[in-house]
Amino acid sequence: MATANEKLINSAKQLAAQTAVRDHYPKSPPNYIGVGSGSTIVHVVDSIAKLDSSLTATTKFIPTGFQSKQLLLSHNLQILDIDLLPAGESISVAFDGADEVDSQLNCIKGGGACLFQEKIVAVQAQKFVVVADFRKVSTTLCTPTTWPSGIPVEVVPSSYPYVTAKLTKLGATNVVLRPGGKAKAGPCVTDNGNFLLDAVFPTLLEGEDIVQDLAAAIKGIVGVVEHGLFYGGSKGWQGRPEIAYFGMEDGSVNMLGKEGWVALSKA
Ligand SMILES: O=C[C@H](O)[C@H](O)[C@H](O)COP(=O)(O)O
Repeated sequence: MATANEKLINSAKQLAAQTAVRDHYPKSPPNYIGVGSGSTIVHVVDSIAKLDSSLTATTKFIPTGFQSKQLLLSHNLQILDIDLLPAGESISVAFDGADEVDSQLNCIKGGGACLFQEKIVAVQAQKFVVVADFRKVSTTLCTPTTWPSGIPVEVVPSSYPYVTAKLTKLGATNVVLRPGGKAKAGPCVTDNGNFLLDAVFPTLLEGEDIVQDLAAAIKGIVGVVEHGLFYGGSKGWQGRPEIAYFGMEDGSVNMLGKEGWVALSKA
């Protein structure tokens, strides 16, 4: 049975998802909508499925992994794999969860091992909207009290010892090959057949360049397929959301946009 705290977190996710879908799902039928992964996205898909069918019947929903594909299918929504998005077309809006979001809207993602497909969808979306609960709010990324697990880094399996050493050289204080869990002996294998390293770095101090420079350095290691830093700034944009919705403990929803925080009234 869910504890009171689990119920609170779940209703915060649900409220944020309902509000984000209400505010950002297009008012005329979109061609393509991106759907991320994780537990919060379940509420996003529930909210989309409750929209008038005239807004969803002709839409192709682009999942970011096995979980979101099954979720969409269970709601009888049409799916399209990202590699079938026609050249020149873009996704109207992509919705996704996050593990940690800083005050500049940079995110850590990949706690559920789906970061590569999430990023390839996010960067092809005209608008990327993050939906999360109050635990994900942070001033700076890699804050141990917010997200102690570090930055997920997806690697080609044969490269993991090399990438581990390189991440340590970059300043990681701990790098763990993510285990598969109770039902899988050995490491976690991503939807792309790769391994994941969780690299704990000291808290990334405020400043636009810090996240961008670390992201570029991690991506530059041979064997790295992608990492869970979704960021943007003067050196380029790699999936930083335009806006993030957070369900709060008091039943309200707070919204972090480019202009800062906006508190919405309680439901
Ligand atoms: O790989 C997983 C994703 O990046 C998720 O969106 C992220 O971990 C947040 O998941 P949840 O909504 O379950 O907190």
